[in-house]
Amino acid sequence: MTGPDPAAPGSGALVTVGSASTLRSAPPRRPRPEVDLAALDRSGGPGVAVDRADDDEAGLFALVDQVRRIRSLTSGGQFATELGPLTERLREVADELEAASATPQQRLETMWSNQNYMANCPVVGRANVLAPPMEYELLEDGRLRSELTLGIEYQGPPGRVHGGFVALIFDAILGRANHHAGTTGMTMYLDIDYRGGTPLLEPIVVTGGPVWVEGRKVWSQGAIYAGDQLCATAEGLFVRPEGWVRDGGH
Ligand SMILES: CC(C)(COP(=O)(O)OP(=O)(O)OC[C@H]1O[C@@H](n2cnc3c(N)ncnc32)[C@H](O)[C@@H]1OP(=O)(O)O)[C@@H](O)C(=O)NCCC(=O)NCCSC(=O)Cc1ccccc1
Repeated sequence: MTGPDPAAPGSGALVTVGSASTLRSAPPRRPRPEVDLAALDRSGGPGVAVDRADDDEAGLFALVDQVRRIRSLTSGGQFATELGPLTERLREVADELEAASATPQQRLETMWSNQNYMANCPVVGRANVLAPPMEYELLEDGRLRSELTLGIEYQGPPGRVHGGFVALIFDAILGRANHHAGTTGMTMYLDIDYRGGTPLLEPIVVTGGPVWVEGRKVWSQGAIYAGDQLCATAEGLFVRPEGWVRDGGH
């Protein structure tokens, strides 16, 4: 028999996969976290700057600043110049850095042993090119707050921040707020409601902190605003592994 396979991708036919075929109807909507928005006021201070690494003896932050400039220009990049010669110069720099670099294993060991995790964190780390970087302000009520503007490289839907990056921001800020409250733990769940778009290229405010502690479990909540607009809320459960020693590093 010839002709198109009705189950082929793009054919428009509904393909039921694995255990999904045992469902008799669509799964019900999960109960949503009850987020206390009154406690997640977007206005700032008084607060203190925390988690910012300033010691740049090796010049790494200065180097990363330049890579970050390039990073922010390349998503959807359009340039009124020949890219070939520039690429060649960058290749030379990359080759030189690669030849002089420690191994990934050596770098990992240093990151955790010298309690320098925050310099490498993917949202606030000044040594991490993925990081915008965000900066945290610790408020009197124990919440962390950050005001930042995200560039095109963080885009998901047109003009909006990628939902996965929204989740990363929440995970990071809630985890650090827990740390400052003395309840460090690992993320067990992170439940996010995307209530509207989180805009690119305009200031947003992220805030959050612990709301309930029970032994080694802590529940934390957060919100993201753009002006008066509520963009997203989150609730996370964080658990401190047995035997984890709390220190200043993470
Ligand atoms: C080691 C541990 C965290 C805890 O193991 P254990 O000691 O065996 O503990 P256990 O599993 O028994 O649970 C304890 C309690 O919690 C409860 N519970 C659990 N779930 C739920 C729920 N959904 N809903 C409600 N409750 C829940 C559970 O019933 C129990 O309650 P109970 O005591 O009976 O009242 C393990 O679960 C793990 O590795 N998970 C993966 C974590 C991970 O990789 N996360 C991602 C990376 S972290 C990151 O990125 C952030 C970061 C960045 C940088 C730096 C630091 C952080």
